[in-house]
Amino acid sequence: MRQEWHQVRNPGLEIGRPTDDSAEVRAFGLDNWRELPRAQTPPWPDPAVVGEVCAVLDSVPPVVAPYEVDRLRERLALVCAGEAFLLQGGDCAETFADNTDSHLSANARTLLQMAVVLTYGASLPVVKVARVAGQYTKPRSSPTDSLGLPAYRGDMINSLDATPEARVADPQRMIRAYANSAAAMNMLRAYLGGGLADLHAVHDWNKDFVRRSAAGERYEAIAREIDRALAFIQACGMQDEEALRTVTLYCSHEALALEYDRALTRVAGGRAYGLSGHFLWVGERTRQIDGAHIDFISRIANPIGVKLGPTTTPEQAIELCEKLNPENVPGRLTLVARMGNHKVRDSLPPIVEKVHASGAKVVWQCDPMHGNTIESSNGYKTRHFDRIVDEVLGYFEVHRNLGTHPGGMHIELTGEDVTECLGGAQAIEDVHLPDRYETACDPRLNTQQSLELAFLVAEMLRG
Ligand SMILES: O=C[C@H](O)[C@H](O)COP(=O)(O)O
Ligand SMILES: C=C(OP(=O)(O)O)C(=O)O
Repeated sequence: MRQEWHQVRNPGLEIGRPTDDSAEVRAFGLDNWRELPRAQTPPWPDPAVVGEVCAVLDSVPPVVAPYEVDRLRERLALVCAGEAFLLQGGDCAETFADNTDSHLSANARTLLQMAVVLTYGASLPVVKVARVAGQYTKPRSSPTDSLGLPAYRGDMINSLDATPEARVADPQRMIRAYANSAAAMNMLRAYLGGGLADLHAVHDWNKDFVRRSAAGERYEAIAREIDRALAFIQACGMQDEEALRTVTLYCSHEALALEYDRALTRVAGGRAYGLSGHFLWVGERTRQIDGAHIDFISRIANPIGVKLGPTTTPEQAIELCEKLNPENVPGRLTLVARMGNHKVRDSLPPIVEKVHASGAKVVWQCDPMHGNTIESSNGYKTRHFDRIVDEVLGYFEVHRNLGTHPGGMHIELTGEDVTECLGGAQAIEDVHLPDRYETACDPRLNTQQSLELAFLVAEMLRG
């Protein structure tokens, strides 16, 4: 069935309907993925239990609303046109245990701080998308871990505890993932609407452990200038705009456990929406053009992303554009380059060139994390800040040379003072990694490193 891209007149009236009409499901092709080759399939022991769990999720209120999804696509259309920047970030893997007020608000504050640095530094609107409220699945390089146990695949699928029992995939975890995601969005909407994101509170976003750092001090300088601008606005008698007091933070996750994302799909206004999150992406390991994941995201109306690693050919990128955005709707498709700093300057240009020449409207985004993972001398999975920065620099160089918009950045980060990535102004070294290495999967930038990166990107955007 052809998706309608019309403007909704009264968005609140577009309530998502469960997909219980089999003719409609067939027309949208929502279950076609089930017959296709699928990488990284969760090793569910009993498909019947998966079916029972999905039957529950089929009729629950979803995590996000269709009109919000449409608004994000419209905001991303501005990024596509070079008029805004996309900032996406959050945990590598959310966990049920860390789905707390303090962790969610710490991550949100860090994203807001980065967004302020970027907005102020580059005078560009920033579209803010968190890896939150659903980032509970992980693709793995190997089906087993270093102990020989089944690999941890994210809290939606199995447990991080290192026992054979805990690593058995349990479909009931999808219900917990849904409950945690809905609670996270509920809390974030409430806090962001209630003052957390108020620009008059920019100083409060700076946590004590960051305030004393070089990046924290630089941030405080911007915050003081924002204070002066706000005082000026008030002195001029201008209205106290809502835009100064609230922020829309969209949520995103990898569409990996397709059973979950399919069960939370609803129909509204002639389109099918994946309402497990605003923005869903397909990862480097599951982006096969004829595979299940690409088929599923081609059927939903959300803004979607695809990760592109260094082996991606320009022809593959074109095929993805044709399949995922046949009507060339701006804001619909984001191509996320994650090449590694040594490869970005060689591998990315032919892709950008060919896609640009084809006329395909895409948002270009840089993920400088996933191509730069190494093992430290003491056995930790880590990333060096210098390589992350270098990949971002390379990404900007490529776009500057080709005259295309370096539209966004996709980061694994946390608002906690962790020691997971090497380098940065704190000069984290191998020996410091055990101090606070808390990620459930890949290493995240801590707040200081995230801010440092934001300053650098702001300079590049300005330049
Ligand atoms: O976050 C991305 C992947 O899930 C992760 O890098 C895979 O890690 P692995 O190589 O340890 O399996
Ligand atoms: C798995 C991820 O990335 P990639 O597919 O690029 O490896 C991720 O972003 O969590």
